[in-house]
Amino acid sequence: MYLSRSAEWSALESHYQDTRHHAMIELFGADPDRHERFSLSLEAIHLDYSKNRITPRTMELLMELLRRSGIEEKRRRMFEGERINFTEQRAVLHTALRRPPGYSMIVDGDDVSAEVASVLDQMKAFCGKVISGEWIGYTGKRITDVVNIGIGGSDLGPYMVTEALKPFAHGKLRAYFVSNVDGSHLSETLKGLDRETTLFIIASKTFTTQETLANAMSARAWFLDEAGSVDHVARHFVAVSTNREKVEEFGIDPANMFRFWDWVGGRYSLWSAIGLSIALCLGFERFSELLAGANAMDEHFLNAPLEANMPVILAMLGIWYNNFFGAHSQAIIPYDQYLHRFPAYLQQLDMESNGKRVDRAGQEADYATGPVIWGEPGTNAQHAFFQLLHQGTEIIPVDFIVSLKSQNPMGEHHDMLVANCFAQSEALMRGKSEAEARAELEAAGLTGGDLAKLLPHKLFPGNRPTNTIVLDELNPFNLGSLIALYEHKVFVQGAVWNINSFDQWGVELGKQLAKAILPEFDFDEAVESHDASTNDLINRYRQFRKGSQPKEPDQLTLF
Ligand SMILES: O=P(O)(O)OC[C@H]1O[C@](O)(CO)[C@@H](O)[C@@H]1O
Repeated sequence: MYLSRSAEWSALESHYQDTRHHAMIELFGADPDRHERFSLSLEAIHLDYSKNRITPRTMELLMELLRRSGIEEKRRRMFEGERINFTEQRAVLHTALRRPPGYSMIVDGDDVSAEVASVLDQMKAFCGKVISGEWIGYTGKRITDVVNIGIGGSDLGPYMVTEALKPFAHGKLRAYFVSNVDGSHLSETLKGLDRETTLFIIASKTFTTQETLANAMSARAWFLDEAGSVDHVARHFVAVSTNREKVEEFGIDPANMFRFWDWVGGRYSLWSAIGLSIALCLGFERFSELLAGANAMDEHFLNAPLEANMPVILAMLGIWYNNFFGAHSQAIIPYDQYLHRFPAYLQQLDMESNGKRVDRAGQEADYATGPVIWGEPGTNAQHAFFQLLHQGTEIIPVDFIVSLKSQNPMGEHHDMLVANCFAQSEALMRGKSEAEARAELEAAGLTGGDLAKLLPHKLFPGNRPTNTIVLDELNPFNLGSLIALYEHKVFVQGAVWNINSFDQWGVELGKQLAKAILPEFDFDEAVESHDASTNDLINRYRQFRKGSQPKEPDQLTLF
């Protein structure tokens, strides 16, 4: 039966009506076990979800909705390599990449574990050579700088992780990430680099992505500008891809190609050779710890009862707010500067996966699916948009992420950071009542009309839900677990919404139209084939280009 007409859905709707005015702070008062009941620890990760608008009955009803989706069977099908991405006829097996050696992994009847192991060996050997200085550039100098050229999943994951784990880097290589087709991104990156000591990783699952190939061509042109001979390219350009033919076509020696497989989705690919930049900057051992941390979360997700399963809990709380409170956005606020790219990474993971409007049967969903994911590190976020979280008209659930251990102890900084994190979830829950606000204003000497005018502006409704995820330390193992936690959360939500979380057809239309528009900039006559708005935008740019310098050769005509 259709999800939103199911008995489980209706039960949650009634429960929402019955409980929507419950104040969390009163629920804490009424239930001394609330915090313990609604928190969960797994190794070095602690999830406190007690500051949510839930009762034990809410969780029971959410679990009933979850069971209705056949979650256990869907999970089994994913882990066992069935082609659950049915619109692309692909298995979804990123979890296989982080299995410890010795497991067999069957895809389409073949055990792929040997292939996975052999790419890991190739990565390990390559990292060893580059880090030790055995791998040298065309003039005999060791590599000092690594530029990953990729976009989407071929950028966001490796970039986020190398930033997050900077304290664990061995320091012999500097990493850069170029993704945007805006030439400013590449130009600014190349400004500080030396061709003799720079290694480019061209990371693209398909090796057909316009932005990545344009950046790769320009980087190659920049390199050859001084290096001269194409024979030198092999020492400075390697590729990570599933598409050997295109890699060869581009001019990269297949011996310098690290492969992965179509059963690894782009946004789930940091565990594959797409993580080469991570392994280079941290060393292969640290990369292995990242994989081990993710595997620990996989094991938990597979084996823990649903009621005590971290990804499941995060997922079902998200559904509670998205589908019953009408809260269609979710903020992610890491109180950890090293996690500054984590919200951006989660945007692709979550929104490209679950931003779908039809269910598996192709029927239009009459319920909300993926929420808008956004966020910035605390405390910066507090001074930017927390006003809206506290006093805006919308309820926006927040995930706070904080580490107990600072990587840079410095006076009271970490205490202040952590105090702010804890204060925010408390403030969002408690709010400030009229009596409290009035007492404060009176204490400040306000009375009568002045006080009455200011009073409404000083109220905080409170009762705004948050999760707090506490890590002992942001290290490779724990980061691996944290990322996998969110991957499985997204999976569970997709399972309940009955959508395919593993395709991304929604990004194709814009790509198609951009390809059509690109040659039109060269038309002599005004373009009239689009709507009036698009025609005008194209013609403005055409006119501008006519009056400005000619375009660089070989760039815009490539695709
Ligand atoms: O690795 P590729 O094939 O260059 O793709 C990059 C990104 O483009 C997308 O296909 C979306 O356009 C993402 O799913 C993917 O991560």
